[in-house]
Amino acid sequence: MADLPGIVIMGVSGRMGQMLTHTVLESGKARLVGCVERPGHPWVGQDVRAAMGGVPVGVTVTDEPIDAIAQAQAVIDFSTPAASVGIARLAAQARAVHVIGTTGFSPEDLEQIRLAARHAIVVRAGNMSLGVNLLVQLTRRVAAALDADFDIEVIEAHHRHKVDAPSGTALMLGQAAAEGRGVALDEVSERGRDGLTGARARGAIGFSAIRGGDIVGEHDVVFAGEGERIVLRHVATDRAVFARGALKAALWGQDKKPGEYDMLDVLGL
Ligand SMILES: NC(=O)C1=CN([C@@H]2O[C@H](COP(=O)(O)OP(=O)(O)OC[C@H]3O[C@@H](n4cnc5c(N)ncnc54)[C@H](OP(=O)(O)O)[C@@H]3O)[C@@H](O)[C@H]2O)C=CC1
Ligand SMILES: O=C(O)C1=N[C@H](C(=O)O)C[C@H](O)C1
Repeated sequence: MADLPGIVIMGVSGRMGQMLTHTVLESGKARLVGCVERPGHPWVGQDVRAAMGGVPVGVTVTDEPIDAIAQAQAVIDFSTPAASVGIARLAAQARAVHVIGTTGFSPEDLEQIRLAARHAIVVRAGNMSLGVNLLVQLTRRVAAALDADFDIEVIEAHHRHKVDAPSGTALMLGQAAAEGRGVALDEVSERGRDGLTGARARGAIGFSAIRGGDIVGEHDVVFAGEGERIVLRHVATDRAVFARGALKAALWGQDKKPGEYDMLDVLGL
């Protein structure tokens, strides 16, 4: 047990943090060595599993990530953009693999993560599930096979608590479509249509978001032509798919060289 990689979970009380805690504890492939929450969070100082209403496991939630990460081989981080950027620096100093599932980063945040990845192994993906990463590859292929007579729209649906849009997954799918078509996404992206928008621009890649209830995550990539339409769809019904992918990434990263990787690297897709 002592030679299994030690994992720290950031944002442990969150929807993904709790799912990751169960996944790591039950995996038999890694040790849970630390759990981090924001300063002032009511879980700080409590045993993580007791805070979730279960049997204590001897891991106390802390608001001091430096101490936790110093004992770890990997940090799994589904928190907020500001927290993840800060942790990227600490993980790099500790030479711990940083698995980043957080979404909603600004270009400046992404540059900070890129700098940290010069010294550390970072695996970052807006979606860690096998299914979505396969869908990314399918989207790239379909976009490459069709010309701009087919309008590309990415539609995503998530629970009412989600704070960023388009989702990280939608952006991955839009990026794959743009690459398949040989264009730059930021030059063709159409978001937030409202009012008298004018007709759709030929070659645009559109994004739409729905928020409601407890939807875990649903993504459609629509290729709409004259008289026919192709729809590629992924539906997540259980956050365990993201947690399993994140743990896989943390283990995969153990023997890699510093750099920024994604789930396509981890899954070999
Ligand atoms: N890549 C993927 O496969 C997936 C990515 N995600 C992404 O993961 C992120 C988290 O999602 P979700 O779990 O639903 O969100 P939650 O809001 O439920 O969880 C985020 C957690 O991070 C905590 N947090 C905030 N600041 C800090 C800090 N400085 N240090 C430690 N913890 C902190 C929050 O605490 P508090 O609430 O008290 O502020 C909260 O507990 C989102 O960006 C989401 O889009 C989600 C699912 C899959
Ligand atoms: O916030 C979520 O819940 C999810 N976020 C990720 C995203 O932004 O795509 C992945 C998944 O869809 C769930």
